[in-house]
Amino acid sequence: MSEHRAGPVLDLHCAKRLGDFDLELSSILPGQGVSALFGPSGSGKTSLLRLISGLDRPDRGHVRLGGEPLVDVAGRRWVAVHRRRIGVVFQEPRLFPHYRVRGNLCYGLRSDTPSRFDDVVTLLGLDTLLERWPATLSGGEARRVAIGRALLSAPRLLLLDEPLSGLDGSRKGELIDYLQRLAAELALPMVLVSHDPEEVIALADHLLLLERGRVVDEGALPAVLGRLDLEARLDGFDGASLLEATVVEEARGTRLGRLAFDDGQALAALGVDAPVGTKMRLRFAADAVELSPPGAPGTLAARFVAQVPSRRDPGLVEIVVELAGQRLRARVAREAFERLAPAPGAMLRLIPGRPQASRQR
Ligand SMILES: Nc1ncnc2c1ncn2[C@@H]1O[C@H](COP(=O)(O)OP(=O)(O)OP(=O)(O)O)[C@@H](O)[C@H]1O
Repeated sequence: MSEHRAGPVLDLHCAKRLGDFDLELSSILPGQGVSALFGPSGSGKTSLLRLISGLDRPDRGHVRLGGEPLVDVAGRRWVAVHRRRIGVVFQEPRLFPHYRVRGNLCYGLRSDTPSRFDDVVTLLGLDTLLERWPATLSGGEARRVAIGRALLSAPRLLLLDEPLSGLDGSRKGELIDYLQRLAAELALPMVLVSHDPEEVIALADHLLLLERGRVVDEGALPAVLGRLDLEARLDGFDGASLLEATVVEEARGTRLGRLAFDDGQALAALGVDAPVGTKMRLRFAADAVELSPPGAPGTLAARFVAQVPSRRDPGLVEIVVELAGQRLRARVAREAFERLAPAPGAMLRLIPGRPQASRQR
């Protein structure tokens, strides 16, 4: 998503008590891209989504969208759900069974905004589904219709509550592709509730990490993933790192192309489906990156930052290195690491494995 098409910023400064559970936070979510609310079951993700959408009121504080209060307890401001212009896609699609897909989509159409019906239908691949009844749709198709209906209400913000839950591998991959296209092509900030690391890595730009109703960390996804002290909380992410690089050699048939970092170092990556000059996001699995002896060819030079023992295996250490100003994590053999015994700031050589590339937004 281009920066000049930023939407409204979401300012959350609120508290709510639900039975024995306390939710309290003060965070700003960017006005563009996908912000993920991530945390274990019962951490407060859905409760926060309900405060944003207006399905619930906070006990204290405010929620502002683009500077405008949606609720402000002290200032006695309250904007009703239907006036917030926030699209919500729930876990279950909640389509109207007695309307065809076309009717379900038109239900959300606002009369005072130019119709974007055709654009939304194309973007979500709904052309061939328009005359179908909801009961005949697959889980992934029904989700796409629900997303389309939400988009056609011309929202200023789109909330997605676990949009991929319950879908199997290929359906999940397909919906991830559609959601990536939406995020890239619409100037619409999205908030994604998830406890699935795969979903977060594929879709999010920004991460709000929740635990027991509090924010543990927040920031750009690559920066949060690079924090070794959050290892236990980010366990499911498996130490993955996201780095940005530019295509310097297109893939020819194989989807295996070459990308370069800002410092000129280059490497081969899978999934390169973009022309030379395109910025892509590279996903490195922590287990795929290895330490190499000094001077080995075909390796990357990176500056050692920090290490912690691995919780998985006493024979491994988790390290963070800096590469072209970005942070990369690796899970390497303790023995190899101790042989090098790098001090912070020392240069290391890495065998990077073969990272997976995806389009940068
Ligand atoms: N209306 C309510 N009354 C009492 N407790 C509630 C209410 N709503 C939510 N809670 C409690 O608040 C906590 C947070 O719930 P919430 O649904 O926000 O978590 P979550 O992170 O979305 O979890 P999950 O991933 O399982 O959906 C839970 O302990 C839940 O039982």
